[in-house]
Amino acid sequence: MAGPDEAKMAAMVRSWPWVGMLMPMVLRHLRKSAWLYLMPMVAACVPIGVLRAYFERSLRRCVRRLLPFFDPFITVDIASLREDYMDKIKSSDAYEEVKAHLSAACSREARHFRAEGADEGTGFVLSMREGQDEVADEFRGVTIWWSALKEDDYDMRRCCRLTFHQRHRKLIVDEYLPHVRRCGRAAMSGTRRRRLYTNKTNLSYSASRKDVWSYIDFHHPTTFETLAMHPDKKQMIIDDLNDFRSSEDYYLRIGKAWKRGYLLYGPPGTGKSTMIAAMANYLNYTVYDIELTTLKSNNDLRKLFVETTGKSIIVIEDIDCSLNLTGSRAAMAQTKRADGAPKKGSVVTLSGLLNFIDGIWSAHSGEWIIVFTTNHLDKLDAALIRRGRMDLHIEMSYCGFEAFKRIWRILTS
Ligand SMILES: Nc1ncnc2c1ncn2[C@@H]1O[C@H](COP(=O)(O)OP(=O)(O)OP(=O)(O)O)[C@@H](O)[C@H]1O
Repeated sequence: MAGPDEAKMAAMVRSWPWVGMLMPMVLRHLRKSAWLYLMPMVAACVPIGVLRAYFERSLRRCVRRLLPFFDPFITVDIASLREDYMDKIKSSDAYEEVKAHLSAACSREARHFRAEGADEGTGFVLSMREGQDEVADEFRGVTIWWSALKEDDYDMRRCCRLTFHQRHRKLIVDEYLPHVRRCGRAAMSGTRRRRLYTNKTNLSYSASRKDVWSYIDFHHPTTFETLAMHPDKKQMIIDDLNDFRSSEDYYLRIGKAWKRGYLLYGPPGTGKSTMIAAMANYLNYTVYDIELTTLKSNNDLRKLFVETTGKSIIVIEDIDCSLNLTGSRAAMAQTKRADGAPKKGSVVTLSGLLNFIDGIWSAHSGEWIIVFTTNHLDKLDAALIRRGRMDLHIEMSYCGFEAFKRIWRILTS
């Protein structure tokens, strides 16, 4: 049964037949163009500020689209300071590398320099002075302009700004910038004086690099020339080091951290430490000597590790004497208390050390070597020294005939 409203409508249609004809058309029109009537009503309700922000945003978007027609150059700032993983402000490696590259590549063009005492050694590092004209660098026929800026007169923050045409964006980002870093790194390692670092004790939570490592200049006279060893074995080690040094692309391609492990084993006094010095001199690497027994936890080990730099040899000598690392994993388990926590005194654990060697932290600095030395190979856990972790096992034995000939030649030359 129809309701009273429908009955009224039917009566009206009967009285005015034209209403019945027009009504569906009016309703259809209203449904289609409802927005025409609703828009002014909505606009009247929206505050003026919101409307202004909307139009400003649209205008800005429009100007940004037009801007490349008038200014096709892109700038990239490489800042001198950055935040590290603990939100601490640290100097940026990239900035130092760029500075080193520019002081070598652009020094012909610049006329005004800033000279700073070199971080290592007694020399000076020349860099561009803030506010001076841009200097140009060439890469594959493309010109790139560099300038130095200071973010604030009272601030230590500086940056190197590079400017290039937008059509070279891909070349600059994918190839030029990595090239600059590589060249800068090479320039830095060519001039730096190497250091021998050793870890401090009592590392605090927010320890920085100088809080965790102390150092002296590294002046060990041993080279592969003076090292008495069978010539074939010596050559094999030198070849291995050369391969490692030139294999950045290989490690990148196979998705592995750029690092290599050496295990030196043999009786006391057979030249294990001497071999490390020869390696460091040959590669021109810094040496970090870690004394594991002074560390309180795996966290301390990680703090030390993240404060190391690339092109370095990290050494753990006499690893068989380091607490908690000797023997098999089963024996390790016995060093734990009933509740599973390590017993007092057993501080750095085997798994902590394994994480440090090839866990996710292992790729943090790039191009590093780890060396373990031991007098008792049989005491070490198999997991610690397996190939892939300790890539090369080198036996240092008592002087053979060939090595003796080498010593004789050195002494009599
Ligand atoms: N193969 C070698 N060639 C040249 N010198 C050597 C060699 N082996 C040992 N020496 C000399 O013997 C001394 C002891 O060597 P080194 O400290 O390197 O031995 P090590 O194996 O590390 O001993 P330890 O296991 O006790 O730490 C050094 O002064 C070093 O000059």
